[in-house]
Amino acid sequence: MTRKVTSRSVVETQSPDYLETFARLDPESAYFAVNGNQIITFWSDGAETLLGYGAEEVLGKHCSQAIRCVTCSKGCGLKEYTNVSKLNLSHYRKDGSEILVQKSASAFFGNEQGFQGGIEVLKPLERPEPPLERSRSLVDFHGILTADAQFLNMLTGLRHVAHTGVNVLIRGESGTGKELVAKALHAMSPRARRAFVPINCGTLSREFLQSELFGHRRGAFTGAISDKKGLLAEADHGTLFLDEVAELPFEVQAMLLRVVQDQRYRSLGDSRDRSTDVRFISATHVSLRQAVKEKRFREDLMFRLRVVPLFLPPLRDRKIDIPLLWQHFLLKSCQRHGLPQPSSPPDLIRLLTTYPWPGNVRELINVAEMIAITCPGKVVTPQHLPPEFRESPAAPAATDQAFLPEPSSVARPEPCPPPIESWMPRSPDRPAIEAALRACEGNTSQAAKMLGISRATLWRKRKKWGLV
Ligand SMILES: Nc1ncnc2c1ncn2[C@@H]1O[C@H](COP(=O)(O)OP(=O)(O)OP(=O)(O)O)[C@@H](O)[C@H]1O
Repeated sequence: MTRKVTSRSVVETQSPDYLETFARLDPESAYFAVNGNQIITFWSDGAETLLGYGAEEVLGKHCSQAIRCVTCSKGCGLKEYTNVSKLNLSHYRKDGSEILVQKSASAFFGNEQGFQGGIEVLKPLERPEPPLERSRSLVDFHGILTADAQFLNMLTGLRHVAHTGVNVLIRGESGTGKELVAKALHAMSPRARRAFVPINCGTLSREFLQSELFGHRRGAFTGAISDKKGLLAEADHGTLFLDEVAELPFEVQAMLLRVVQDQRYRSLGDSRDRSTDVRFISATHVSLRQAVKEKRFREDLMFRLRVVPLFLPPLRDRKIDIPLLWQHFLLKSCQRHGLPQPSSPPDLIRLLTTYPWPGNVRELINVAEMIAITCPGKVVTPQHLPPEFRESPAAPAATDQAFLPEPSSVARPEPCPPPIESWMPRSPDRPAIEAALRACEGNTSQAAKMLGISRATLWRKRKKWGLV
């Protein structure tokens, strides 16, 4: 039998972009391609969803070994027939279940060479079980939880900064995790075995701050009844965390500049200098540059302290994290108090994500704790939240039925799927993928989960960018 010769077999190419485009236009169906040796060369996201096999499991494998269809067992339908059009058949999924699909396929043949490959499309005639790994999940980076690829990229980049030992200035609103990041830097640094010593520069008077930082000798001032070691001595070979550094009184800034420059200082009432080897990590919620402009902060000290400046984004700019952190901390609070977890319907989650969270993660933790205690086992409604949630510009009126739970769901709490799809960036870029892979130590499933894309898509992007 003479077969039609195709000008170019699409299955020869490693990554047929237009096939990917077709597949994207029809995401519910499985699209895959094989070459003349029946090796799978393309595997769509829809194929992963429908059949349950990840791209990394099937690409490069013989189709009869990688996937199981009913027609395969009777000989390769694709190889025997040029075209298969809308054939209803049962296909096995990875978990052994069967799914009814409508198969369309086209094979390519060369005059001399015979079978050159083919493309197959399987349209589901019934709904497959939803894949478990479509939603993102939190990654724990030294206690900092996030699913935001950009934030995680910044965090993973800190490993290098931690090792260099340079001074770091962290800027971010209150509750964004500045102290957590400072602790992570310390934990990843060669100083990890020595002390991490925090001090809040905004809450102490000048005299007290001087005595706390530098220590004093007995009799240095009224009330100095004994020698006191300062925090600079405590943090020797470790890290001193200067929280709210912009609040440092001017006199103390001058004393601190000497330590930062020369690693030397003098305790109050002492007649000799001491040396110390301290790494400074500072945090501020205001601009230190602005404080310099306003002559409230020494410029020379600012430059010494902000060798590496970091900015922590507010929670409202990491919307992907809000539902995940909410569920995480709600569960934690319930476990701590031995209470049944309340359910958070999608409308509530939507309200939480439109709220600006001025207190950031700290505020979220507190609200979750309050809800855990006041609504055990219930369906949470906006009325359960503190009043500011209903006052936020994006919040619906209290009478908006859309934000009230279904009457049936009040009686029977149901698990709340986080409705996060709409905030997912459609296509993570190479740095985001590299960061996710680094954070998940190369585990494709976890990285895909974090990026909110399927393993098939991640696998294709890895191959495209040589990240395999
Ligand atoms: N990404 C995060 N994952 C988990 N917990 C977080 C995260 N960010 C902040 N937290 C928690 O929120 C609380 C506040 O964090 P932290 O004290 O580090 O913030 P901060 O920016 O230093 O705040 P402030 O400026 O008010 O001192 C802590 O309980 C911390 O554990």
